[in-house]
Amino acid sequence: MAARIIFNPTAGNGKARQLMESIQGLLPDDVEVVTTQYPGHAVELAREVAENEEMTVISLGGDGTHHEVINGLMPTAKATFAVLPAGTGNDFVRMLGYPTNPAEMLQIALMGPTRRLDVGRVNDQYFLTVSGVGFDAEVAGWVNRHEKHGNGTWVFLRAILKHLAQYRSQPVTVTVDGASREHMTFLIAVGNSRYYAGGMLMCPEAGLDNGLFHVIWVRQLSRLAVLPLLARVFRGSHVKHPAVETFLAAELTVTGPQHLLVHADGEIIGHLPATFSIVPEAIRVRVGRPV
Ligand SMILES: Nc1ncnc2c1ncn2[C@@H]1O[C@H](COP(=O)(O)OP(=O)(O)OP(=O)(O)O)[C@@H](O)[C@H]1O
Repeated sequence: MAARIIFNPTAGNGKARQLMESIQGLLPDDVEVVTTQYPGHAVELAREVAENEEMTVISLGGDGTHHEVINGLMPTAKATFAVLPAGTGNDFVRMLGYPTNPAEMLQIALMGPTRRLDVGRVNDQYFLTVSGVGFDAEVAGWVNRHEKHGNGTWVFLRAILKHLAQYRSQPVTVTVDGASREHMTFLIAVGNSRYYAGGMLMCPEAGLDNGLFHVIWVRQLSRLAVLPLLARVFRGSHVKHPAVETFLAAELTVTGPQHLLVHADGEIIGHLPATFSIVPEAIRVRVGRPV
């Protein structure tokens, strides 16, 4: 068996099923398709083949499916990872230069050139895009509990507007290289890659092969200041706002009120405290062009 496609039929409001239909007739004999039956199943399906160096494990779904697959492949990840993006957000693939045509996408996923890329770790979970604490984690929690309709950006914008009225900044401490600082905090985003929430350029200096996170620490904001700042996230110019501190780090710890949710790749993985560490060049990934 050369490749295993892990297919989440529920991803992307029908997009995953559509993509599966359009590639079904193009699959070589040595490609196996396994379908997820429940949340978390993709972790098990990836773990079964994680040690096989000859195998390409292809995640067909959205970033939540890719998150599960990567958690099944890590920590040893001898198999090669690839994606067939079919979610509402598709943020990880934005940095991999994949084509949009299904047949060309499949070609890359099966045979594209490989690059060794970093993976993020937060507590006992791995992530590909962004992990974090604060307003965005509350929004992600809500989005995951509700059905996603429409395109990714609109889904997240609706959730953001809903949470804006009730959200309060919290006292959060960040420790990097043994030095701790506390600030009233709107959110902290720890980026292994640049995009999340359906195309928001949250961590514009994140690189998938630089051994570092790009950390965005947004301090307390007035409600009126939040929407203009969020609008700037699409261009990446939020990093110049006076309430935003940014830095690069390979490791950091975040502590604060224990009820604060922690998300990774938009999936809620627990509460504070959270320890983040980069795993450099953790996994071989098939890419459409150099990352
Ligand atoms: N058979 C299944 N039934 C119900 N849920 C499933 C099943 N298989 C996987 N899941 C869950 O579906 C969730 C959503 O998947 P995914 O995030 O890939 O799609 P999406 O939400 O449409 O896309 P994106 O994350 O890019 O916005 C995952 O959290 C996963 O646990």
